[in-house]
Amino acid sequence: MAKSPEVKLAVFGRAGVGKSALVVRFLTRRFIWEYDPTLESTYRHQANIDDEAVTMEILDTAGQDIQQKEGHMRWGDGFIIVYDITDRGSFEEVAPLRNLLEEVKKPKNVPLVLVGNKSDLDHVRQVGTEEGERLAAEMACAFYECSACADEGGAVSEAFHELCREVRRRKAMQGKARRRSSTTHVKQAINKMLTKISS
Ligand SMILES: Nc1nc2c(ncn2[C@@H]2O[C@H](COP(=O)(O)OP(=O)(O)OP(=O)(O)O)[C@@H](O)[C@H]2O)c(=O)[nH]1
Repeated sequence: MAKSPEVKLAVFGRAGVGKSALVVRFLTRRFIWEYDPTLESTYRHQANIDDEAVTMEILDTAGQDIQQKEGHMRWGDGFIIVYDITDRGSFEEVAPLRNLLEEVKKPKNVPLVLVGNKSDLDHVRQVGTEEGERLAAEMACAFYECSACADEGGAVSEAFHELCREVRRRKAMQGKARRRSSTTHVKQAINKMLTKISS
């Protein structure tokens, strides 16, 4: 049986935004209140997205220095940047993270999803939904507001699945571009030969 394609996804965001809670919600459909904040983990997960099997490797990052961050960015195919809707500072950390990502992955256009977590805490919200939408539009990526704790509409899964779709789309596009460029090389070589013969 053919092996399902593998996509490496890394979850970034300020400490305490709920990265681990989101990953665990996605993998187990459960919410667990507390994790070891220093814990950094990778999980493997198989899913069927739009009738195509995919194996995800998900890295839940935690408290890293810049070198570790860059290493994780080089490792990943796709990224979720999370902020906490009750913590404006975490929202302000999104753009610098995205800039670092662009820098590390240059010249590639990076598959990315923006997630505003803890939407169950609307009464203490510091970041408006439209602010998240605007930022996502600027970054040209999908945006989800959700709650790892009360994921009623399934937005958490949808965020992970959409990221996988985006990784697939980019890989397909890169494959096409590679094929196009090798066809161009062959054409150029033939033209060169023909020019030599005729001269
Ligand atoms: N109310 C609410 N609390 C949440 C939600 N998601 C996470 N939390 C809480 O927020 C705190 C931090 O969650 P974590 O999942 O450990 O956050 P993290 O981003 O992985 O944190 P670090 O590992 O320190 O980087 C915990 O107390 C969680 O229970 C949510 O959707 N709603």
